[in-house]
Amino acid sequence: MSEFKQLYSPLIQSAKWYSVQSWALEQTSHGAWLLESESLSRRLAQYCQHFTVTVLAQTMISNDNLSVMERQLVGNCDCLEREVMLYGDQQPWVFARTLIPMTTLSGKEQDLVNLGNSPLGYRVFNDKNSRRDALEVANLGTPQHPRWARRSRLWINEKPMLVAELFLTESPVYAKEKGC
Ligand SMILES: C=C(O[C@@H]1C=C(C(=O)O)C=C[C@H]1O)C(=O)O
Repeated sequence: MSEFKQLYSPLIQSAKWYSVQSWALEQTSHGAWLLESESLSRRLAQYCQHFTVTVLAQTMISNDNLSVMERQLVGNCDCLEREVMLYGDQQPWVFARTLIPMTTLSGKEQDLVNLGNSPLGYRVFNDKNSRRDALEVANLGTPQHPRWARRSRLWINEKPMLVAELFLTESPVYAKEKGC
């Protein structure tokens, strides 16, 4: 199993998610990242020469293995679980875990199974009929040394998927805080 998956998958799955209003995110540099409603991939790509995605794992999981909240957000359905690392100039920036219900993988969206190392965000946000909602934020670090994560639901042609993203310390999300 990939070391990143082993490390970050349990971490993001045990995160305690809070509504964006619970955090003072407005006018902070990390807030601009966490509140991004369009494609995160596109935003990250603007901060490096080479933006790449590597699939760490992709498997079908039974709806029994979803948490109660996950089931509420995407429905009571077996899901494709896609776990990736997003890299900026070869630095691991964001670990992402996406749950795509079987029912979403229908019609035009059947191609989502075969995305491989193409960013999911490019595919979703290239479609006019896409949007994001149910945004929540977690701090997996400490108040002094935060390690931000967010979870949101993406809709494509009115079909949902759930994306959880963990922002690693090398990502530009922390650039201001580090005094760069
Ligand atoms: C959801 C987006 O795509 C990013 C790309 C992902 C992938 O390729 O699996 C997963 C999560 C995202 O951070 C986005 O760009 O907003």
